[in-house]
Amino acid sequence: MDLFNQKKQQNILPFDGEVIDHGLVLNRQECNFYYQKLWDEIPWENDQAIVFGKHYITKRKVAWFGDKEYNYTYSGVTKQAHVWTQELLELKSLVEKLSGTTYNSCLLNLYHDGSEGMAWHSDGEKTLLEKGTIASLTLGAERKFSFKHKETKQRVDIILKNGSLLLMKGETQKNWLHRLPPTKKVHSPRINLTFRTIML
Ligand SMILES: O=C(O)CCC(=O)C(=O)O
Ligand SMILES: [Fe+2]
Repeated sequence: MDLFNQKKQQNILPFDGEVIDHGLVLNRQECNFYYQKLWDEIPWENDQAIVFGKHYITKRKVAWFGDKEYNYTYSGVTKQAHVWTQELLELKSLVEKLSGTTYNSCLLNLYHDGSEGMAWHSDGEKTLLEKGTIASLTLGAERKFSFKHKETKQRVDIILKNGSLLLMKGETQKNWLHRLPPTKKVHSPRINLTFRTIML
């Protein structure tokens, strides 16, 4: 491994977790191709959540994909996964190659503009593989992404660019929250894919 690659793969968290910014892993043409395919072909649905007994429907759209049509309970609501499309399989194998890990599911999120985001959370659901890597691929609008330590409240921000890959590894979900803050500066959509390993 050369110095350039070593620098590119540094941990952006100071302690208690490991977040690796791989930077751009798709060129502009590939970004456009996958963005359009996913926009057109994914069966996007508004997300639902039950938080403190209240039922929420988000403007953000989501879709679950996986190795089979399993049911998955997330934020108090059971969702059914769809089986991988050709394009998702291509992206999955790219991400697996770069991260040296395999994944059996993917949550896709579509944020229409900067008014839509995702609140502070960690992806530590019981059905997720403990300490399993979550690989996050961004297509479309560039957005800020933030981490906050659960105890010290220390913050780390990063910009997620069109075609970039971010890996959240090890103790990250246990010790850090993350969010996609809303912003008035972004007026175009972003599609995010988080590849995960869930225990079936
Ligand atoms: O949209 C993003 O970049 C992050 C999404 C996320 O945190 C999640 O799906 O759990
Ligand atoms: Fe998350």
